[in-house]
Amino acid sequence: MALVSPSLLAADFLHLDSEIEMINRSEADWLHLDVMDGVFVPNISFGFPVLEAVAQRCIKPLDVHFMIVHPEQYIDRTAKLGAMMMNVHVEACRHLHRTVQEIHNAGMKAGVTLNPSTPVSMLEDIIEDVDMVLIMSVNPGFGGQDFIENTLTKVARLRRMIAGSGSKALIEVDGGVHAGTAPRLVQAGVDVLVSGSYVFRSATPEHTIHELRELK
Ligand SMILES: O=C(CO)[C@H](O)[C@H](O)COP(=O)(O)O
Ligand SMILES: [Co+2]
Repeated sequence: MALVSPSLLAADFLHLDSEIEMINRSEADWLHLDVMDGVFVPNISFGFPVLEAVAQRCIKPLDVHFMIVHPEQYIDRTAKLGAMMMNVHVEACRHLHRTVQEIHNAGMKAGVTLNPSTPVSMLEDIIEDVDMVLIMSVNPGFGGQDFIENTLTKVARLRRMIAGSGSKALIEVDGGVHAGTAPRLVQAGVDVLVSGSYVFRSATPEHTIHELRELK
Protein backbone atom coordinates (compact mmCIF):
# COMPACT_ATOMS: atom_id res chain seq x y z
CA MET A 1 0.00 0.00 0.00
CA ALA A 2 1.22 3.49 -0.85
CA LEU A 3 0.14 6.92 0.28
CA VAL A 4 -1.56 9.03 -2.40
CA SER A 5 -0.77 12.70 -3.03
CA PRO A 6 -3.05 14.03 -5.81
CA SER A 7 -1.45 16.81 -7.85
CA LEU A 8 -3.59 19.96 -7.99
CA LEU A 9 -1.93 20.88 -11.30
CA ALA A 10 -4.58 18.82 -13.11
CA ALA A 11 -7.53 20.34 -11.21
CA ASP A 12 -10.15 22.63 -12.75
CA PHE A 13 -8.69 26.02 -11.79
CA LEU A 14 -12.06 27.73 -12.29
CA HIS A 15 -13.47 25.55 -9.51
CA LEU A 16 -10.58 25.14 -7.09
CA ASP A 17 -12.93 25.41 -4.14
CA SER A 18 -14.90 22.30 -5.06
CA GLU A 19 -11.75 20.46 -6.15
CA ILE A 20 -10.24 21.00 -2.70
CA GLU A 21 -13.49 19.97 -1.03
CA MET A 22 -13.27 16.74 -3.04
CA ILE A 23 -9.70 16.19 -1.79
CA ASN A 24 -10.82 16.90 1.79
CA ARG A 25 -13.64 14.32 1.54
CA SER A 26 -11.41 11.74 -0.16
CA GLU A 27 -8.91 9.27 1.30
CA ALA A 28 -6.01 11.29 -0.18
CA ASP A 29 -3.13 11.30 2.27
CA TRP A 30 -1.56 14.57 1.12
CA LEU A 31 -2.14 17.29 -1.49
CA HIS A 32 0.71 17.79 -3.99
CA LEU A 33 1.28 21.39 -5.14
CA ASP A 34 3.50 22.08 -8.17
CA VAL A 35 5.20 25.47 -8.22
CA MET A 36 6.91 26.34 -11.54
CA ASP A 37 8.81 29.50 -12.38
CA GLY A 38 9.32 29.39 -16.17
CA VAL A 39 13.11 29.27 -15.58
CA PHE A 40 13.91 25.91 -13.99
CA VAL A 41 11.13 24.40 -16.12
CA PRO A 42 9.56 25.74 -19.32
CA ASN A 43 6.17 26.42 -17.73
CA ILE A 44 4.64 28.66 -15.05
CA SER A 45 1.98 27.22 -12.75
CA PHE A 46 0.99 29.14 -9.62
CA GLY A 47 2.69 30.92 -6.75
CA PHE A 48 2.11 32.02 -3.17
CA PRO A 49 -1.26 33.80 -3.55
CA VAL A 50 -2.75 30.52 -4.78
CA LEU A 51 -0.80 28.40 -2.28
CA GLU A 52 -2.06 30.60 0.57
CA ALA A 53 -5.68 30.28 -0.55
CA VAL A 54 -5.34 26.50 -0.92
CA ALA A 55 -3.65 26.18 2.48
CA GLN A 56 -6.59 27.96 4.14
CA ARG A 57 -9.10 25.50 2.73
CA CYS A 58 -7.26 22.17 2.49
CA ILE A 59 -7.26 19.89 5.54
CA LYS A 60 -4.67 17.45 4.09
CA PRO A 61 -0.92 17.83 4.69
CA LEU A 62 0.63 19.92 1.90
CA ASP A 63 3.38 18.30 -0.19
CA VAL A 64 4.88 21.26 -2.07
CA HIS A 65 7.05 20.52 -5.13
CA PHE A 66 9.18 23.50 -6.13
CA MET A 67 10.35 23.46 -9.75
CA ILE A 68 12.10 26.79 -9.42
CA VAL A 69 15.60 28.20 -9.23
CA HIS A 70 16.69 29.30 -5.73
CA PRO A 71 13.98 27.46 -3.78
CA GLU A 72 15.93 28.36 -0.61
CA GLN A 73 14.56 31.90 -0.92
CA TYR A 74 11.04 30.61 -0.21
CA ILE A 75 11.58 28.35 2.80
CA ASP A 76 10.09 30.75 5.37
CA ARG A 77 7.02 31.54 3.25
CA THR A 78 6.42 27.85 2.66
CA ALA A 79 6.67 27.15 6.38
CA LYS A 80 4.18 29.97 7.06
CA LEU A 81 1.67 28.15 4.83
CA GLY A 82 1.85 25.28 7.30
CA ALA A 83 3.29 22.99 4.59
CA MET A 84 4.26 19.52 5.81
CA MET A 85 6.84 18.71 3.09
CA MET A 86 9.03 21.03 0.99
CA ASN A 87 10.50 19.29 -2.08
CA VAL A 88 13.44 20.95 -3.81
CA HIS A 89 15.24 19.78 -6.94
CA VAL A 90 18.82 18.59 -6.52
CA GLU A 91 19.55 20.29 -9.87
CA ALA A 92 18.35 23.66 -8.51
CA CYS A 93 20.30 23.70 -5.24
CA ARG A 94 23.94 24.77 -5.16
CA HIS A 95 24.15 24.01 -1.42
CA LEU A 96 21.66 21.20 -1.01
CA HIS A 97 22.78 20.20 2.49
CA ARG A 98 22.32 23.76 3.76
CA THR A 99 18.89 24.00 2.11
CA VAL A 100 17.79 20.72 3.72
CA GLN A 101 18.97 22.02 7.10
CA GLU A 102 17.07 25.28 6.60
CA ILE A 103 13.88 23.41 5.66
CA HIS A 104 14.19 21.37 8.87
CA ASN A 105 14.94 24.47 10.96
CA ALA A 106 11.75 26.02 9.57
CA GLY A 107 9.79 23.05 10.95
CA MET A 108 9.08 21.16 7.72
CA LYS A 109 10.05 17.79 6.34
CA ALA A 110 12.64 17.96 3.55
CA GLY A 111 12.19 16.21 0.21
CA VAL A 112 14.87 16.12 -2.49
CA THR A 113 13.77 15.68 -6.08
CA LEU A 114 15.59 14.07 -9.02
CA ASN A 115 14.94 14.82 -12.69
CA PRO A 116 14.73 11.70 -14.91
CA SER A 117 18.36 12.10 -16.05
CA THR A 118 19.79 12.71 -12.58
CA PRO A 119 21.23 9.53 -11.04
CA VAL A 120 20.27 8.27 -7.60
CA SER A 121 24.01 8.25 -6.74
CA MET A 122 23.80 12.07 -6.40
CA LEU A 123 22.11 11.41 -3.05
CA GLU A 124 24.76 9.15 -1.48
CA ASP A 125 26.00 11.82 0.92
CA ILE A 126 22.65 13.30 1.86
CA ILE A 127 20.28 10.31 2.00
CA GLU A 128 20.46 10.10 5.81
CA ASP A 129 19.44 13.75 6.18
CA VAL A 130 16.30 13.77 4.04
CA ASP A 131 12.74 12.72 4.81
CA MET A 132 11.78 11.87 1.23
CA VAL A 133 13.21 11.42 -2.25
CA LEU A 134 10.88 12.48 -5.06
CA ILE A 135 11.75 10.66 -8.28
CA MET A 136 10.39 12.42 -11.35
CA SER A 137 8.98 9.86 -13.77
CA VAL A 138 8.43 12.56 -16.43
CA ASN A 139 10.48 15.62 -17.26
CA PRO A 140 9.14 18.27 -14.89
CA GLY A 141 7.01 21.16 -16.10
CA PHE A 142 3.80 19.60 -17.40
CA GLY A 143 1.09 17.21 -16.34
CA GLY A 144 -0.31 14.47 -18.55
CA GLN A 145 3.00 13.13 -19.89
CA ASP A 146 3.98 9.50 -20.47
CA PHE A 147 5.68 7.62 -17.66
CA ILE A 148 9.42 6.98 -18.20
CA GLU A 149 10.01 3.24 -17.70
CA ASN A 150 13.57 3.66 -16.35
CA THR A 151 11.93 5.05 -13.19
CA LEU A 152 11.40 1.47 -11.95
CA THR A 153 15.15 0.74 -12.14
CA LYS A 154 15.81 3.99 -10.30
CA VAL A 155 13.35 3.13 -7.56
CA ALA A 156 15.05 -0.26 -7.04
CA ARG A 157 18.47 1.43 -6.88
CA LEU A 158 17.20 3.99 -4.37
CA ARG A 159 15.57 1.24 -2.25
CA ARG A 160 18.98 -0.46 -2.02
CA MET A 161 20.70 2.82 -1.11
CA ILE A 162 18.16 3.51 1.65
CA ALA A 163 18.40 -0.06 2.99
CA GLY A 164 22.19 0.17 3.12
CA SER A 165 22.15 3.43 5.09
CA GLY A 166 20.51 4.61 8.28
CA SER A 167 18.00 6.58 6.23
CA LYS A 168 14.26 6.42 6.79
CA ALA A 169 13.53 8.41 3.62
CA LEU A 170 10.25 7.78 1.85
CA ILE A 171 10.23 7.29 -1.93
CA GLU A 172 7.69 9.34 -3.88
CA VAL A 173 7.15 9.07 -7.65
CA ASP A 174 5.58 11.88 -9.72
CA GLY A 175 4.42 11.89 -13.34
CA GLY A 176 2.34 9.55 -15.48
CA VAL A 177 1.01 7.63 -12.47
CA HIS A 178 -2.19 5.78 -13.42
CA ALA A 179 -3.72 2.29 -13.44
CA GLY A 180 -1.06 1.06 -15.90
CA THR A 181 1.95 2.22 -13.90
CA ALA A 182 0.90 2.52 -10.23
CA PRO A 183 0.71 -1.25 -9.45
CA ARG A 184 4.31 -1.74 -10.65
CA LEU A 185 5.47 1.24 -8.60
CA VAL A 186 3.82 -0.11 -5.46
CA GLN A 187 5.39 -3.54 -6.14
CA ALA A 188 8.78 -1.82 -6.48
CA GLY A 189 8.38 -0.35 -3.00
CA VAL A 190 7.27 3.22 -3.69
CA ASP A 191 5.83 4.85 -0.56
CA VAL A 192 3.96 7.79 -2.08
CA LEU A 193 2.21 8.07 -5.46
CA VAL A 194 1.63 11.53 -6.95
CA SER A 195 -1.14 11.52 -9.52
CA GLY A 196 -2.61 14.50 -11.33
CA SER A 197 -4.49 13.85 -14.58
CA TYR A 198 -5.54 10.31 -13.66
CA VAL A 199 -7.23 11.52 -10.47
CA PHE A 200 -8.67 14.89 -11.48
CA ARG A 201 -9.82 13.85 -14.98
CA SER A 202 -11.49 10.75 -13.59
CA ALA A 203 -15.31 10.62 -13.59
CA THR A 204 -15.10 9.51 -9.95
CA PRO A 205 -11.93 11.06 -8.49
CA GLU A 206 -12.62 10.00 -4.89
CA HIS A 207 -12.98 6.39 -6.02
CA THR A 208 -9.81 6.66 -8.12
CA ILE A 209 -7.90 7.86 -5.06
CA HIS A 210 -9.38 4.96 -3.06
CA GLU A 211 -8.25 2.46 -5.73
CA LEU A 212 -4.70 3.84 -5.83
CA ARG A 213 -4.49 3.53 -2.04
CA GLU A 214 -5.70 -0.09 -2.14
CA LEU A 215 -2.93 -1.28 -4.53
CA LYS A 216 -0.67 -3.95 -3.03
O1 LIG B 1 5.41 17.71 -11.03
C1 LIG B 1 4.61 17.56 -11.92
C2 LIG B 1 4.91 18.02 -13.30
O2 LIG B 1 6.16 18.55 -13.35
C3 LIG B 1 3.25 16.97 -11.61
O3 LIG B 1 3.15 16.69 -10.23
C4 LIG B 1 3.02 15.71 -12.42
O4 LIG B 1 3.24 15.89 -13.76
C5 LIG B 1 1.63 15.12 -12.17
O5 LIG B 1 0.86 15.12 -13.32
P1 LIG B 1 0.38 13.79 -14.07
O6 LIG B 1 -0.07 12.81 -13.01
O7 LIG B 1 -0.75 14.30 -14.92
O8 LIG B 1 1.55 13.28 -14.87
CO1 LIG C 1 4.96 17.44 -8.91
